[in-house]
Amino acid sequence: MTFSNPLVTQTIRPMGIDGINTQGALPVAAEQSLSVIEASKRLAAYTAVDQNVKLEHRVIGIGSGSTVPYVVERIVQQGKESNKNRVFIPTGFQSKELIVSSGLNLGDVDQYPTIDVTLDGADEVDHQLNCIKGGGACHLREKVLAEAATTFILVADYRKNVEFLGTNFKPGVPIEVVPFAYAKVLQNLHQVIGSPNATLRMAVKKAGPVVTDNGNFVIDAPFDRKFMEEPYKIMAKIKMLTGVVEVGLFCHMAKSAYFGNEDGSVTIKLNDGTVEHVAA
Ligand SMILES: O=C[C@H](O)[C@H](O)[C@H](O)COP(=O)(O)O
Repeated sequence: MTFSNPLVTQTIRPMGIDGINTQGALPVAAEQSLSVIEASKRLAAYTAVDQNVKLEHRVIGIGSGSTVPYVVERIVQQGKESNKNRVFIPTGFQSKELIVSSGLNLGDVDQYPTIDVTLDGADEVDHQLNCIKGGGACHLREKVLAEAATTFILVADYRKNVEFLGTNFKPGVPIEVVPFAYAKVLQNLHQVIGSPNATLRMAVKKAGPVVTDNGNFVIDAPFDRKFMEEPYKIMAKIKMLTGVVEVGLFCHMAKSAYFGNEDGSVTIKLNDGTVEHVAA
């Protein structure tokens, strides 16, 4: 299949992997209306799908966030024939709606505990492919689907591509906690673990805290660089606190991370330390 870079071509010709042009080319006006960041997200997502979602893949995990809709868009472009025998597993309410509204087959991880490939966004990814996730409070289910997958792939725009976590993403590490334990966990984070500015995440259009798809709260815990140089260690410490359900640090899980760049190129970081560039 030929990959058409959607940032530098005037039109996208979405060819399905079954060889069917399912949607025709997007109009130039639609291209131009995308911001650079949105275009970068889409470029990362399209490239990741083209390189990792193969005809033989039958069970596919779909992550959460604002980059993932482009993943689903590209999968749909692979054609009805490619998708008719596939099942798609969501990481939460948003991705469930996305799968259903795109006309794809919905499944659940309790039916399909082994997933061929999961694609997901990230809040930030470091040089070893460790990442922060949970900016949308979905990281518990996201981690389950990442662990269940034979191949776990990250997609993001250029702002997420950093040497060390916490460089651009400042709210901190998202930590899902059972409501009963939140005050105790906050105190542990402030006084013992090393995050004096950890806070309970508050909702925007609701009074009170954010409540996750699992009925829990989220704490955002910023950490100094020294902790983020070895994120696995701090993740393990946080996870040991009673009341913590999951930590939004995904360490040594991704096979590769795709970053769409401002100039229309794509940077692909692999878990063996190599970095590839797809030119604009
Ligand atoms: O909880 C949310 C997820 O971890 C998202 O994948 C993450 O926040 C990245 O989202 P976005 O693609 O919108 O930057």
